[in-house]
Formats: sequence, C-alpha cells, structure tokens
Amino acid sequence: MIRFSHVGLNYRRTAQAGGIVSRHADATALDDIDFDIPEGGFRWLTGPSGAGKTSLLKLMYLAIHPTNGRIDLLGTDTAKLDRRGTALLRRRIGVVYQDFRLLRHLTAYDNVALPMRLARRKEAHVRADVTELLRWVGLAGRLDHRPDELSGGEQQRVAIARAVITRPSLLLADEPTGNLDDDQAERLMHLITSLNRLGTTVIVATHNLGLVARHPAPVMELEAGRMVRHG
Ligand SMILES: Nc1ncnc2c1ncn2[C@@H]1O[C@H](COP(=O)(O)OP(=O)(O)OP(=O)(O)O)[C@@H](O)[C@H]1O
Repeated sequence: MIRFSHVGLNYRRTAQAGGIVSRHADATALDDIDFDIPEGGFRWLTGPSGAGKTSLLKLMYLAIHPTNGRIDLLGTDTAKLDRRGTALLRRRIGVVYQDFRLLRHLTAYDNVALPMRLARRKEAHVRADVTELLRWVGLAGRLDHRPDELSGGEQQRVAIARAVITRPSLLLADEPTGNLDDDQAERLMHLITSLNRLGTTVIVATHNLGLVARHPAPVMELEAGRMVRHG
C-alpha cells in the first residue's frame, strides 16, 4: 500500500552572483497531495510538462523528502527510515528513469544483472534471467553493447529490463515509452501488466494518452502541483 497524506514539496531556490548566494522564494512543486494505492494496484500518472510527475515519483523512490505531509510506502512511514532502512526499502522498488541512468562503463547485460547481483543471486540464475529478459525485450543481439553503443529506444529497453529483473514490489516508470515505437511500447506494456498481475504495484507517468486509452486503469492527473483527478 502507498499512502500520501497532505504531501507538499517545495524546491529551495538559490542563485549565486559575484560570490553572493541569495535565496529566492521556494518553488512549490507539489501541494496537498492525498491518495492511496492498494498493494498490486496500477495507476497512470498524467499531466502537462512541469505539473510535478517526476517530483511525485522521486518522493516515491526516496530520492527526496517531502516538505510537509506523510508518505507511507510498502507499509512503512518513510520519515522514520534510517539510511539502512532506506536502502532496504529501495531494493524493493524498480525505477525506470526518464533519462535511463544506465551505467556507461557496463554492458547491457551487466546493467540488467546489477540488481540481481546486489541481491546476491547465484550467477547461474543471473545468466538465465538476464538473458531471457533481454531476449524478450528484443535485445538478444545487444548483450555486450555499452549504453553509448545503443540507440535511445534500446537504452530505454535496457533500463526497463533493469527495473523489473528482480520483480520489485513497486515499479515506478517515468515516460517509459518515450523513445519506443508503437509495437515496442505495446510489448513493454505487456511486460509491465504481466508483472502487475504477479502482484507488483505499478505507477507509470506518461504523456502518451493513446497508451492510457489502450490500457484502461485509474488515472492520477496532476496540474501545476495539484492532484486534479484520481481514479
Ligand atoms: N531540482 C529542482 N529544483 C527546482 N525546481 C525544480 C526541480 N525539479 C523540478 N523543479 C520544478 O518543479 C516543477 C515540477 O517539475 P517535474 O519535473 O516534477 O514535472 P513533470 O510533470 O515531471 O514534467 P515533465 O513532464 O516535463 O517531465 C516544475 O516547475 C519544475 O521546474
């Protein structure tokens, strides 16, 4: 279960000129956000550019803390987590970042293998699972390529494979189909909905309203930092 109770987020704005750092008024990215998502739920997250979608996801993958309110994730009040608790909870969350964040010096295979190795899975299992998943997303011929040797769509598929390889309890995806053609996007949705059916809670932020229409599920819509629709 994920619960946001009256969550607000302000980004602190500072500027530096002539060695003097000045504070500007804080920018409100999210205001009074309140919602529940049951375990195993699926939600679309939509809204215009700058509405706060990435900020909401960042709060959920514990990259930033809210300015106000309370966030419960997978049964835990996130304000009470220490460093180790945060690390353990994060291992249960798969994230597809808008800018992929693949490790540049690692091959596609090793990028996807990383979460399994961090979870200390046996290397034979790693090989079987990573090879199968990369084949499934159409990258069987790219296992040894590093990110800069892959197209944008191929990097996106590696990022998706890395996020789902350990079957996380929660999957957060920020524009996961932005670089994919329609066929690849549908294949990706098949992967995500299969994982959801196995019990993973899923939240997908997207501008692609065609994709949303083809895969009906409750929509959380943000507008200028406010949740204007939920359900
Ligand atoms: N690190 C930051 N510091 C200051 N302001 C920020 C920061 N990150 C985002 N913002 C501001 O917060 C607001 C919400 O941004 P966010 O990236 O969450 O929107 P978004 O809905 O994901 O947009 P997009 O669809 O373009 O990715 C915007 O006004 C943005 O300029």
